[in-house]
Amino acid sequence: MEQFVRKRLTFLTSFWNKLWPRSGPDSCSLGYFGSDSVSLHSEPSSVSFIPKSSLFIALYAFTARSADELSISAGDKLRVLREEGEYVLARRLLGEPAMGYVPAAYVANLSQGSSAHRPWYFSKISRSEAEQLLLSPPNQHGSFLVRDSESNKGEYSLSVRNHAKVSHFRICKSPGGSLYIQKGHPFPDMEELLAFYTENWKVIQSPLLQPCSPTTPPERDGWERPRWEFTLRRKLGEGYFGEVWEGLWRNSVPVAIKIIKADMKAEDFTKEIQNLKRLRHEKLIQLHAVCSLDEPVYIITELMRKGNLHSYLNSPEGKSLGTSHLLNIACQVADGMRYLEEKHIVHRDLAARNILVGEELTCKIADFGLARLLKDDIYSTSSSTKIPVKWTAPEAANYRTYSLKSDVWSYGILLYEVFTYGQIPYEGRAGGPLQHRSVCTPSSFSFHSGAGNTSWVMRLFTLGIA
Ligand SMILES: Nc1ncnc2c1ncn2[C@@H]1O[C@H](COP(=O)(O)OP(=O)(O)OP(=O)(O)O)[C@@H](O)[C@H]1O
Repeated sequence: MEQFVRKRLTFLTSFWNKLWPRSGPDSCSLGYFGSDSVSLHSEPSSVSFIPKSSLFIALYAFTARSADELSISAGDKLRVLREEGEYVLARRLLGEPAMGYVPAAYVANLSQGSSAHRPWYFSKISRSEAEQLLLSPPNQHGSFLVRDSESNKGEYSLSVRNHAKVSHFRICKSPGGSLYIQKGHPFPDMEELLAFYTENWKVIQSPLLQPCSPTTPPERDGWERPRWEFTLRRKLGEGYFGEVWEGLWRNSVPVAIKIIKADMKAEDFTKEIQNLKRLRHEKLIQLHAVCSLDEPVYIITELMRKGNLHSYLNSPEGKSLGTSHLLNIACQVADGMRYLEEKHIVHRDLAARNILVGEELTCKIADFGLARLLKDDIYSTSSSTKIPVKWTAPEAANYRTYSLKSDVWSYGILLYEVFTYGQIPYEGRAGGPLQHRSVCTPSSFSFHSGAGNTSWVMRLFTLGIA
């Protein structure tokens, strides 16, 4: 009756609310199962009608581990605002109003079939995944789950942990829709079947004690931001990993957004993200955020309006710089490199193309994809690693041994680029700037060792100018 009149005579909502107050914990049930939208009084009036598809129920309790997560109890009704990889951004509908991220596996959409919001139902996992899950903490003897059968579409499997092993039982469906494990013993639905075997567990010799708990995804990273917060405005350039765009964060803050190509392997670009996360210096490009929970991955950094130093030096504005300006650029790079030395990091790809220029000739070091933490004084790499040969010190090019000294060598080549207004070093010789991405042959150069004996010219250089 209540459902019928509420649905048909919506203009009398306030009257129905007086008649059937909606403050109790079950006040949402009309919307979940009755109509396509539901009025929820804990929501602000402007969003009071919520599509049924965004209504979720918490299957398990979850305790927030950071400020942007939301603690929930099993049975909480939630409105999901967005899905972000392994998490959803949800608002609690009843009780204390609160919003935050919860693991997607901890909630179920109420517009899906009735099994979807049962804590024991794990629709899409395979037999081996079920075993792995049931055998991992916090699951224990007697934990069980129901999953879709891999071999028989439309049927199910019951997986139960029995001490250190997992037993699987096929749940068949009769043409009439009833479910059974043993022929001749059908049940009208899954709840009844499970209730029977919980009570009579000796029949399957595996007690059904508690529904399986899903694993908690790793803690959300403070750098992670939702993708909708960023808008792309203008393409700035393109590198090995993908395009770089000028964009806006929340329609106000200008940023640079690197959009990682879909075919890039995660291990190829995560090094750059990890390096950026732990480095903070005014002469190093600053990471603002990442969107890495789904594709394409965005790496968001501060925007340097004048682009890379190599192109800038070749531009009319760059060509008009006097020696003192060039010296100033060199000092800024040395300053950033000094910070990397303090952090025991070797950049390995220092070159004018990897320095970015902003307003008032501000220069910052970028491109930390090849940067590595030095555990000893030397970082050795396999011979298959590709290198920017014209910028690479002989011992690094020939023997793949990198050190702060090999960065000093690259800095020397960078000085050549700066003071020649962006000329290519060793003009006419093979080994262009992108050779580290393609095959190169260090032996085609006749280097004379020098960097191995070089002290930190960057610091001396800076001091000399000061
Ligand atoms: N933060 C930024 N602000 C302004 N322009 C940028 C920024 N980052 C990159 N760019 C521009 O986009 C271009 C491509 O940058 P990206 O880092 O992808 O490639 P790259 O420097 O060629 O390095 P690689 O191919 O080694 O990754 C740069 O040369 C520069 O002109």
